[in-house]
Amino acid sequence: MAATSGTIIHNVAASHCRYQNRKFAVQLQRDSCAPCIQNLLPIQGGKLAWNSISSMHVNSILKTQSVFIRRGNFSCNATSVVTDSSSLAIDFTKLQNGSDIRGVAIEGLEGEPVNLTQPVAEAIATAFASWLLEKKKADGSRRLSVSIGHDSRISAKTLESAVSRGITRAGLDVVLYGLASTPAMFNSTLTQNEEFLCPVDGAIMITASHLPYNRNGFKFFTNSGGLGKADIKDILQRAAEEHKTFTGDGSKEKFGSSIKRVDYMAIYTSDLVNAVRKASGNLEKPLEGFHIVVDAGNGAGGFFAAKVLEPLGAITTGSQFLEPDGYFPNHIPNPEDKQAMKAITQAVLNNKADLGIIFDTDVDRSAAVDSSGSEINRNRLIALMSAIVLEEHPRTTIVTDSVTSDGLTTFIEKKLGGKHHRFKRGYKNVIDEAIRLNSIGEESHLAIETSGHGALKENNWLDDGAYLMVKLLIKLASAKALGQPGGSKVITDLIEGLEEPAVAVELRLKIDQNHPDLKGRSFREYGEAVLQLLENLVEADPKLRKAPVNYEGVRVSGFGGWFLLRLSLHDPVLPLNIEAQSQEDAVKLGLAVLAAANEFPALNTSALDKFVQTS
Ligand SMILES: O=P(O)(O)OC[C@H]1O[C@H](O)[C@H](O)[C@@H](O)[C@@H]1O
Repeated sequence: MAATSGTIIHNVAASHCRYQNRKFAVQLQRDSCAPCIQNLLPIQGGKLAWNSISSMHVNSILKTQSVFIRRGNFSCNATSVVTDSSSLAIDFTKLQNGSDIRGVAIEGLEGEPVNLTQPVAEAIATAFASWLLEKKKADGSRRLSVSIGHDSRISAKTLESAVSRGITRAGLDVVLYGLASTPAMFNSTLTQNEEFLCPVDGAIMITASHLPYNRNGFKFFTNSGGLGKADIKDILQRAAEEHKTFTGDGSKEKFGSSIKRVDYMAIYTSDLVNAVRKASGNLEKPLEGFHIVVDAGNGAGGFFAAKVLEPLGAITTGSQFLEPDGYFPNHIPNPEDKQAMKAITQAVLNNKADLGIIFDTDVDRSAAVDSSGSEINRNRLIALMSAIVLEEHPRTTIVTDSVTSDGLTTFIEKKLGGKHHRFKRGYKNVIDEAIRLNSIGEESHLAIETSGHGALKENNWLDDGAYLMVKLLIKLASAKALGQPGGSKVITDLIEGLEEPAVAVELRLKIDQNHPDLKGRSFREYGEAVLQLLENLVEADPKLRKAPVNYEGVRVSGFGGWFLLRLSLHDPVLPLNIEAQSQEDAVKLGLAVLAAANEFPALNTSALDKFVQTS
């Protein structure tokens, strides 16, 4: 039995060892998998320390938790809280990144002071616990539990300890999963399996997706899905209050919450394996004969080769960067990154593989490469997933983000007979919109972003890059079962006819927040002013046509192409997407945007200037 921070850790018994692939060489096992033979160790002691908790929020928790705690046989150990006095000035609101929390966790980079310290992380975890108790209307009849997983970042373990302390500090139980994927964490709130202590009431993924090695952050889930912006704001406000109470004298008392460790990824991966087996007529090895290479970019996705593909019979030699390495030494784990796509494409070609699969750091995004080395990401991935989903659900609505191409709309609507609902950027936005459409009677089975985030109704709207790839695997397996020629042809054929532009660029125009031209306005207000002027200019230009239906920014057709200028979800940036059939036409569209942008001195137009000049 290991004990950290004064709180007992149990390794949960695992009669579920059958799920365990002992050949699995990735760090997953080291980090998250307790050896299969441990018994559920007896909880030590029976004494409870019962001291006051300082935060008003936590006080309210205690009213509900205390009933349970008094009844229970839990030990209670004082946990020393490491207080970093420099973090007392931290602006918690700055840690919000849409519906996630992100900050700097590793010091050393100039101009990037650490704001995700251990005390900050602990306060955020306690705040999440108090939020969860309210949401779940906890009445003290049972102790709530929270699962904690992390990606491969070098700050993962330190933050895991801090987050565990924060949760137990509020009187909730912790279940540690170690190295895990973001979708697995959400899934743990839905899984019914007592042996694995599931379902948990809440889940926390420690990740900063594809951001540099010095960053980290949190994503939170309940069985209703990922928390939204308003919830994160609420949690950060609570955390700021909570953080003020940290004294650094190590005198905080704890309740008898337990910390246990389970190999939840075994459940999650076996669900993926079973999904492919079931869809291919319950064959044990439906992918026998296929050679599929995986590139995990040294993130958390290495499990996919040994725990999903190999049990299904696929050969995975030539897979690369499966070992977790939080410095990401090979390429950024991001299917939108050109270098990353080049790396997996090369691996497919070098190994003469049938398919390549690439994940981002925390496996909620993915992309593929076919046997000819063609990338299946962005609009092509959406087209492919739409083709698969529309075969199963004819005429259904496909919800996408705002930067999808006109060619994609034509493909979904004319070739596949579906409806394309181009909504806003942001994976949570598209998923929530698909759920909303269903609630008002418009059937939708797929919500997907060009970034590689995607969720299916059949998979509880879980934003899951691995599940998207499972749908491709099912396609391969079914083609094989029908005796169709091998390779990835069945997949490539599905997107035949998708019109693709000769030129597709994204330029990000930064707003200098310290520029006097802002005149006290926020960057959002400034950005809105740019968009307003652009809209006015477009309306006066007969060669340009504003998109009749548009949910975000200014989207315009003209010169045989289109552009979209919008505000970034999080940054003081106006991303500009341009697609056209020639460079010349793309430049004409760029110039139309520049006419408005040039009126705003705080807007850095250098990328756009360069684009229109060098073309
Ligand atoms: O608005 P942008 O700066 O382009 O960022 C947009 C992206 O923000 C976050 O990373 C979300 O997780 C993504 O779902 C979204 O695509």
